[in-house]
Amino acid sequence: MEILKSAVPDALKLEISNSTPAQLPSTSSSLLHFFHHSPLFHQMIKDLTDPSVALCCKDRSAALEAKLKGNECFSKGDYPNALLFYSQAVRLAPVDMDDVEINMVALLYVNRASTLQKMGLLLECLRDCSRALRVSPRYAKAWFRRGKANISLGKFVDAIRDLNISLKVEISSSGKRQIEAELMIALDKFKGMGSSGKKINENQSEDCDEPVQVKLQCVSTTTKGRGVFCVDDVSEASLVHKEDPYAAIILKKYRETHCHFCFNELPADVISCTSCSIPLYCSDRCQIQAVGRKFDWSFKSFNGLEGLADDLKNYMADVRAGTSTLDTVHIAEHSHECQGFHWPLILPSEVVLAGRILVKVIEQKRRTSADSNLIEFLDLSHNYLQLPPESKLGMHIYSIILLHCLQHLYRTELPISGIMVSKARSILQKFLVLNVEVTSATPEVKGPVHEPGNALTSSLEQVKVGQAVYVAGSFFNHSCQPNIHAYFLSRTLYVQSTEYIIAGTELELSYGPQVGQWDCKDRQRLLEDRYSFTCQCTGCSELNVPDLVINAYRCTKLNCLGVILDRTVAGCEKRKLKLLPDASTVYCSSPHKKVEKLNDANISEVARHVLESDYKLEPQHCLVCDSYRDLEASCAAASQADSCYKRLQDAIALNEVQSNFLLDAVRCTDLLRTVFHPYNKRIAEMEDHLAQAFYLVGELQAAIDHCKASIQILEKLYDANHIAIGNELIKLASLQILTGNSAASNSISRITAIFSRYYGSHADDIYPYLRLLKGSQDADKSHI
Ligand SMILES: C[S@@+](CC[C@H](N)C(=O)[O-])C[C@H]1O[C@@H](n2cnc3c(N)ncnc32)[C@H](O)[C@@H]1O
Repeated sequence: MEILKSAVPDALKLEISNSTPAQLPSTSSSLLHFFHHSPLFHQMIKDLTDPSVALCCKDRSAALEAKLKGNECFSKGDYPNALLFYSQAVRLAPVDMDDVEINMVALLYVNRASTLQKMGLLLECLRDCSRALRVSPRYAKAWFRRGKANISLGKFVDAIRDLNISLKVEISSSGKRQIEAELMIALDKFKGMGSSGKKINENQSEDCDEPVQVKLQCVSTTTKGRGVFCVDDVSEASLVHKEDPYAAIILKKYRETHCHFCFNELPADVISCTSCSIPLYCSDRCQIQAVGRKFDWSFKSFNGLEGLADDLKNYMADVRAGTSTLDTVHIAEHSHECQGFHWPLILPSEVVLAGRILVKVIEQKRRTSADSNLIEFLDLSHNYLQLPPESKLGMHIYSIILLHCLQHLYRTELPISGIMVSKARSILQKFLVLNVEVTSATPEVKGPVHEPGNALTSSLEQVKVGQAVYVAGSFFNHSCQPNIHAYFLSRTLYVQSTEYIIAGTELELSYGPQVGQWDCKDRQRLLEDRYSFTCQCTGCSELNVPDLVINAYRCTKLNCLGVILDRTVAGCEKRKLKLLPDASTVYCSSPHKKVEKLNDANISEVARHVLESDYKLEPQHCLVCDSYRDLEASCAAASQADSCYKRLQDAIALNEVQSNFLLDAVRCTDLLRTVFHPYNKRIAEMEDHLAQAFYLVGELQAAIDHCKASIQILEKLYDANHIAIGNELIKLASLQILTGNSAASNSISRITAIFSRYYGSHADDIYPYLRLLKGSQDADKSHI
């Protein structure tokens, strides 16, 4: 990419850097014309699309080598490594590869099934046997292994069927004897215990969500383009929207640990792409949705199975079909990327994602023969002018590469012209704005709630596993004071209301940090850098307490709660005041709200002048009593406290907190209190760290006190039911449980309410730690 970039003539680079949305087709045409005469460009496209130079194709000899290593480990009883090698071999073996007359993939699945059985992973073993049978339905060993797994699972009826089929297809007499012996065991157990008759679901559990009942509409706003509004009142904690992505992609970091389709963690019986050796999937269903069916699994005939009862034939068909049939017509997500250099390895994720969108548009058009207007629908040229010049050139180049790669598949359906390139570029740019980071559930927390490494010292944050584009979800605008919350289960987007929303109000979620988390200027900078827009939300255009106090200094007058701001923050807040006269045009739907906010008792507590004295807002002066503070001297004291704070953080990370450190840290916090406003975020952070440190040295009551002090400040920065408070309460509840403090139950009830406000009925699935907390509360109750 860098080589291609540097090959572009300077004049053309300049033209592209200065281009406006209207000039896009012409700048795209010029670059296209230049690349068409560049051998470097043609070589790059060849590398990306020519299967003969593929980096990622299946590899027979490597598969065989991995299989031998797997066998070696298995015979030594090293099952974890055997599992690793067999999985590697499955990944590398072409579907049509045979090994001594048996399909190699089927054989590897059976070998892995034996390993999984040895490891006690019976459902995984069962799934691998079924996979082997999909490839080789007459594979006696696969039926036999399946029968054994079903015996262990207590599914004797199925076990007897598996073993009967195995007996029918086995040709060697020693093999038949072994099957007969196992069949006897199954029959005996069946007679002795009967069958539960319950069918084991080898695949993932079905989705049984509450339906979304909130009516939404897309309306144009004066400041933020289109937005989503609710038609009726919405109560707090309602599911307002649910959507699967139009296209999604896993982040590079998680390629070996998470499913490339659903983003869930990979199980022990991981499967891979049937055409290339790169993507991994957690289930047959995900594999089919990503790759499609690459070979025919249907029964050709039952030749050689004469005499097999009809119910066994039906059973065979059921086992092979599994639950892998999809109920809806789907478009395979990754199938076009298996040629040449595997695209997701070479191209940036955003470009691959744009490719997936384009493929879906073309495929949908093919199926419905309707004109899809998704590209127009996604157009976001109004942000183009704000893009840095470098990004404009990069996007032009990637759009051209992408279209040429896709043209190998779609030929005339994808004509390449300046206009087409500019549309592809608009999709690429859209991602800068729409990229929704998909999160996967936090790892299961094991052990009692109070164990180190749980709530107090480890993060309960979810991890970002992928990026996705949601068509309807893309219309939600941003607010630093959001009224809805978006979360993900697997790759499905859920949007939940976090407060009561009056009919006709815009539903806004937060793309980045919120009021209370970061100050106004940092929030705005992040949104500008990452999403190229200047935030116009209420948090950035109206005075609010958190923005006034988050970085504020303390008034020098005893007992005065007024804030003292530095020049930068004061400048930011002044800009908000300048917006005031226009407020009624910006928020015309609720002008009364503005008046209410200005009379807010909390604001007058910290900044009375702003409200009462012609919006006076002087830096270095208390906004309530006008007392002066020398901020240079205050900053020096604060930076002294900072180094102490840093040492404490390091000691916590290494779990090497010493008492003298702690004493220093407490002194520093006291010093900070004399400099900063009592609601300043830094004091809350310091209190939180002190809580962790006291916990680590076993002084639990002190830990509780500091945790509470931190929560008290956070309650000034956020509303009392904000998720940030929920996270702190989890720490407090853990400490309270540990000390047998009965207040734990109150904390847990509050946590439950807060988390269900944000995550609805999915809270416990996303944060398994909550289940542990509630469990300990129930255990306490039963004790009483
Ligand atoms: C995901 S889109 C939301 C839908 C968009 N308004 C539209 O008409 O397509 C994000 C874009 O909406 C606009 N936007 C969203 N939130 C905004 C905010 N708080 N202030 C200003 N513009 C905003 C920006 O142009 C941003 O790039």
